[in-house]
Amino acid sequence: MPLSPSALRLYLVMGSQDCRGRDPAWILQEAIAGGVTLFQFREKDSSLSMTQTVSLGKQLRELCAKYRIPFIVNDRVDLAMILDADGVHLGQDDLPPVEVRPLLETNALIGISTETPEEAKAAAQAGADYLGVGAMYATRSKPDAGKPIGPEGIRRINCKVSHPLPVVGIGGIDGNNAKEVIQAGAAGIAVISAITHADSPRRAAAELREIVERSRLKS
Ligand SMILES: Cc1ncc(COP(=O)(O)OP(=O)(O)O)c(N)n1
Ligand SMILES: Cc1nc(C(=O)O)sc1CCOP(=O)(O)O
Ligand SMILES: [Mg+2]
Repeated sequence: MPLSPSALRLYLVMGSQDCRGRDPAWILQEAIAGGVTLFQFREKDSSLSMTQTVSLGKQLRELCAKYRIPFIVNDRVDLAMILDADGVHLGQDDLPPVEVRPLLETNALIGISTETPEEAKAAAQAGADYLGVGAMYATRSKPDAGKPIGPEGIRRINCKVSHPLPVVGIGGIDGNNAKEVIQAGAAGIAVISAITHADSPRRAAAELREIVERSRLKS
């Protein structure tokens, strides 16, 4: 599936560990109804067995197919293949994208986490489709996230790279700061807790999507 930058506008990242005991499939369904445009299955330090992970992944993958939103798997190329994912998201310490690309379908998406213009240039050379830039702000969802770089980190990358890839900001983004991230040049925002911890994931997603759409018009 070729990546349209509009698919990055509201990017939900989630695994069972983020759901505070609620059903991940229910959260995803509600979030899609609210306006999520892309989903990443990120099962990290969770208590699920591999069999349970595959079973949950299949459920979430089917929902994405039903509502026609891209389904990305974090870190795990094997899981991405099993789940027939639309792509993978790789960090700086994960498998190198040049090794991963030949394993996936021709049009598979590869997202790469970057913090600096140098990492962004390397990601572009490695054939990334989009960048995840963070941490924008302090986050409790990823204990090993680096020091926040703020929306300025996106501006630095977009200034110094001649043909910048579409960027999503990630890390501590919520309704209070999403606008700044879009106005810094991001194609979208990637969130965990702002949606998965909300009483109503549907309403939270709708509010974030509304902010993204309004901020794009003003940036
Ligand atoms: C969209 C997006 N951006 C960044 C990340 C972080 O990836 P990584 O640095 O590999 O950390 P983990 O998520 O694997 O803990 C991401 N997952 N998604
Ligand atoms: C998965 C992830 N990656 C980050 C990075 O900085 O690369 S921060 C992060 C966690 C985002 O969760 P929340 O929206 O709850 O802050
Ligand atoms: Mg990773």
